[in-house]
Amino acid sequence: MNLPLRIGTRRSKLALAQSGMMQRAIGRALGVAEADIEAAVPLVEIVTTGDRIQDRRLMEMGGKALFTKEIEEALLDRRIDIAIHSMKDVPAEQPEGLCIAAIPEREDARDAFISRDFDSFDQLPFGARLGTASLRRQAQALALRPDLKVEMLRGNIDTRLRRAAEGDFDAILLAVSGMTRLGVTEHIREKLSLDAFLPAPGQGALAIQTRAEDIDAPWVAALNHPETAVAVAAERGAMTALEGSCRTAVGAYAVIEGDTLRLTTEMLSPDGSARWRRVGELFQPTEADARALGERLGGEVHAFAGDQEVDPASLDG
Ligand SMILES: NCc1[nH]cc(CCC(=O)O)c1CC(=O)O
Repeated sequence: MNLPLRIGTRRSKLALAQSGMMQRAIGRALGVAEADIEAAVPLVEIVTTGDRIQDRRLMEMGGKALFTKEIEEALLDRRIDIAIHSMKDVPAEQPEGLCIAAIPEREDARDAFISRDFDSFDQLPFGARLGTASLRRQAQALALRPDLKVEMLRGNIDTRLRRAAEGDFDAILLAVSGMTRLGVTEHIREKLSLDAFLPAPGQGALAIQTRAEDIDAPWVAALNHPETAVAVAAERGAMTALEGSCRTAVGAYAVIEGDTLRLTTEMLSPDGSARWRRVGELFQPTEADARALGERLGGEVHAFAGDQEVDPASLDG
């Protein structure tokens, strides 16, 4: 692949932080001197429909694709060469001609508890107000504490942190990884257990997207973290079988210890009163093995749980 290698990025602080990290990593992998990285691996800012639309209903109709469409068009039109996404925002299927070429080492996959007044989730008083836009976090919180009042909290990470600091909510939940990348971990009161708050598939990992023909580009292997890629393959296999969307409460987390991968996947009813979970292990799995395990366990969970999708109109309040 010839230089410059252009990285397309959304303008949000999180997208710019993630793209900036990968810009430096790719530059180093290519042996470019620090001072030349900006020119050799430039960032190209792209405004997506999702960034422009403020109307919630339009947003829910479009789903995840609203944030990726313009970036994927730019890749296909050769205006950019690389796009960096949060893995958990990447839909199950790649558009024709594009691929996830590399998955870098995962950050902390856990959810964070953030609160002005309380030290931990367990210390929340009866009936406390919990802000989140995630149906998974809502259901997992209510499974432990059915008394909590879950309220819709949208916006970027800074907006959410500001509203928590102002006391609009007694607590909010965010991914540790996003806060780490933005350098705002001082707001974390507690890192929630992976068991009680089983993360979203791919949480904490990044996806490096390219045109399919660039899948073997020389910098790709340097950035790919095989353990993370195998774990994420298992989680996304489960997600596919569970038909996970932002309207279902779905979690999947895989960890590799020694030679063994252990995948946990679950679906919850939106009110947290029912929870279906499967755990499975594989010895020395390939990505294909891991994906197959995810599809099998996710399929079992789906068969037991049925469809737990909520009507988008009921998500607020
Ligand atoms: N849906 C929003 C989103 N997409 C990716 C992250 C950051 C976490 C990650 O990289 O997995 C976040 C924010 C959050 O969940 O707190």
